[in-house]
Amino acid sequence: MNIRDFGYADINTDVTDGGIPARITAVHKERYELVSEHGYGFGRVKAANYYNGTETWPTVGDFVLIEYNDSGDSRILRTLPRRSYFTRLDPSSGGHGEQAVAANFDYVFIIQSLNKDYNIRKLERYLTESWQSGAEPVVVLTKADLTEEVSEYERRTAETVPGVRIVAVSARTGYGMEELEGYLKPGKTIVLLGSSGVGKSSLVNALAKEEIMETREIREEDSRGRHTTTHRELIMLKSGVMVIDTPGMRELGMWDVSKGLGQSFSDVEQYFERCRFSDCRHQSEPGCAVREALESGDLPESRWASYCKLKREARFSNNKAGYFHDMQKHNKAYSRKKRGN
Ligand SMILES: Nc1nc2c(ncn2[C@@H]2O[C@H](COP(=O)(O)OP(=O)(O)OP(=O)(O)O)[C@@H](O)[C@H]2O)c(=O)[nH]1
Ligand SMILES: [Zn+2]
Repeated sequence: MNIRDFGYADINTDVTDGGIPARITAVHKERYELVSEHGYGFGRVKAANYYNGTETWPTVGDFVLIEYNDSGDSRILRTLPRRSYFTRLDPSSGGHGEQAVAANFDYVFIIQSLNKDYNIRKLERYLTESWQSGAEPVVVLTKADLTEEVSEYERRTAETVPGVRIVAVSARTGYGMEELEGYLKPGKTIVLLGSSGVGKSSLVNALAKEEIMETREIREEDSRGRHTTTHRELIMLKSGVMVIDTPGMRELGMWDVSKGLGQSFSDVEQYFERCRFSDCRHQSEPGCAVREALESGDLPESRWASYCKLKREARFSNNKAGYFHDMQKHNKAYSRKKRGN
């Protein structure tokens, strides 16, 4: 087993602690599934040795350094720097902390189905989160066999996601699937982002050309404990490409989307610099370019409303002060404990 096949590229790190690189393929309560040059196995974090004040807990897709254990769980020494990641608000932190749910992916497949679930507002939200993640978004319109109006959907989608590749497919008939081949490169990782029922599992099976997801469900059903079951959330396909499909991805919260917003709403933000006042709030100020564009119809009302809504949410979830305060407290408590040892 070569960890490079799993997308590992040497990451500059001064501390190797004598560990070897591994990739996290699933996260359970206190145990991680991982893959290293020794094959698939399990690992654990020993908090007292692991946490140095800035360290992040491993998530699916992370590269970590492990002290390999031949006869039991390996010890995870540290998480290596991420080149992309998704986070959600950590429910256990009272809304202050963020929690990574997937890391080190190259492409985000934003999945929308071409039936009544098609939703422009969700698309805008997913795109914003995708730009923020650091990876390249691709919009995948699924269930193309359910509509006669594929090109109409494609046109509407293109208006909402300027500059992003849009591919309409049907996992059922195979329509459009070859358009995705370009992303199925060995060593690359794709993450799927989309609501329940849009066809994520079916898409993975179609990409894999085998019933991967189904197999997984059966295995889970006939095993006793869910947390001891092997169910990989990062799956290696025969083609050498990896897919991350985690439950965590299905309930992402917004977190610092300020940068992603600018990229997915460049058509909106372009007006800001044309306002007469640099601190224009775009409400009733004279010479407001946004209001003018709304009146002339150049900027659709619905687009402006989406922007304002996401902006409000971003500001709300941007309450980082509380988060850093908690982190500091945690660090202090930890270094006290360490000194005491
Ligand atoms: N007509 C049609 N139906 C599809 C297609 N892909 C998936 N479906 C159906 O859509 C339903 C949901 O598909 P899944 O692949 O389980 O969707 P999912 O996104 O993985 O759903 P969750 O596991 O709940 O997140 C199933 O009934 C599939 O048979 C398609 O290309 N065409
Ligand atoms: Zn203005």
